[in-house]
Amino acid sequence: MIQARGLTKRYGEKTAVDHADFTVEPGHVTGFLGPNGAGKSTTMRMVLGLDRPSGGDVTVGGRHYRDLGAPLREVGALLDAKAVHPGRSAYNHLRCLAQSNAIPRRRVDEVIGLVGLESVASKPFRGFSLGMGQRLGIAAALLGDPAVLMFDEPVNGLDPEGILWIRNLMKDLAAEGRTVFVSSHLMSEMAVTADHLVVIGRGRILADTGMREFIDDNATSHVLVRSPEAARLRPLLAGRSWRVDVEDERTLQVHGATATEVGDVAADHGIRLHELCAVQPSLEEAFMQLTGDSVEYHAGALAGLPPGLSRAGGDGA
Ligand SMILES: Nc1ncnc2c1ncn2[C@@H]1O[C@H](COP(=O)(O)OP(=O)(O)OP(=O)(O)O)[C@@H](O)[C@H]1O
Repeated sequence: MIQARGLTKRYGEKTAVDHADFTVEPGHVTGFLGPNGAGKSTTMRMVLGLDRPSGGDVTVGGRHYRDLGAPLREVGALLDAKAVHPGRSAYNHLRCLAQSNAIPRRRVDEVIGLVGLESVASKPFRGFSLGMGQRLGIAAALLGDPAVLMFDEPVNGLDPEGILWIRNLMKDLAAEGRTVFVSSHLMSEMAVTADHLVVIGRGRILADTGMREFIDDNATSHVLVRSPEAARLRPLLAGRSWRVDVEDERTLQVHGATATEVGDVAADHGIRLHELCAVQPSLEEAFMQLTGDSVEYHAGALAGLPPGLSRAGGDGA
């Protein structure tokens, strides 16, 4: 278990992490989400004793990282997969780590096999692709067979097969009763990997909750309706005080109504429908909704939105 209480980190004027309280429980994959610069890496670094908190406290299994005798046996982490000496082989890198934590040599072979690096284990790190580097970082995290694992952007640069492998690995580790804490910007990936979420924005914890609850609390479902007569249907729906967003000239999103209600309005007016379905909100929508005000670095313009599609709510009353 990872427990943060009042955890704070200031860099001069900048408060990177601001009185963060959260608990990462064993047996779950807990996603750590937040916009760029929100404080995720700083928080993870404080868990690992790489940054000293300016205030508050964070413990792993009830103890501070600095008090762990053989840290790799208690907590394994992938923070920066590139932090390996370029001339060192994967095997030697892992062997050094194992030696300094009293981990038997056979475990090095085991983890190399586990991450699928057997064929390149004796090659120098400088020739490793991004994906191979990520796998080596994961091997290092698993080396001490720890009860707590932290991964900062583990699927960065991985191909689809690698992403699927990491997803299953994290779920398996959690199913074994381990604590798995993982940060990622890939919402679709998090949605199918994590079952609990800690969300941070501008250093503050915005949510510490189950995946389903998070989506239900922060986004609403809508009805998608496709019709060649969308222009005629639109004012009829908006007149019912439902919010209607225009996706394109044939497609409307109706908020606040059920698919049955929308279908009935269309039928009452003899309007042909080509599609009618209830759309469940995604993790991405819920995340954007919650963190919209916490985004520090915005793009200059919202390019590429279809004409008429408005997040603010189209024609609704
Ligand atoms: N060593 C440092 N000195 C000064 N400011 C720092 C330092 N490390 C981080 N920061 C600042 O603290 C804030 C949080 O950074 P952090 O890297 O923890 O965010 P993050 O959520 O991991 O971001 P990203 O998703 O972009 O990786 C940022 O504003 C960053 O510029």
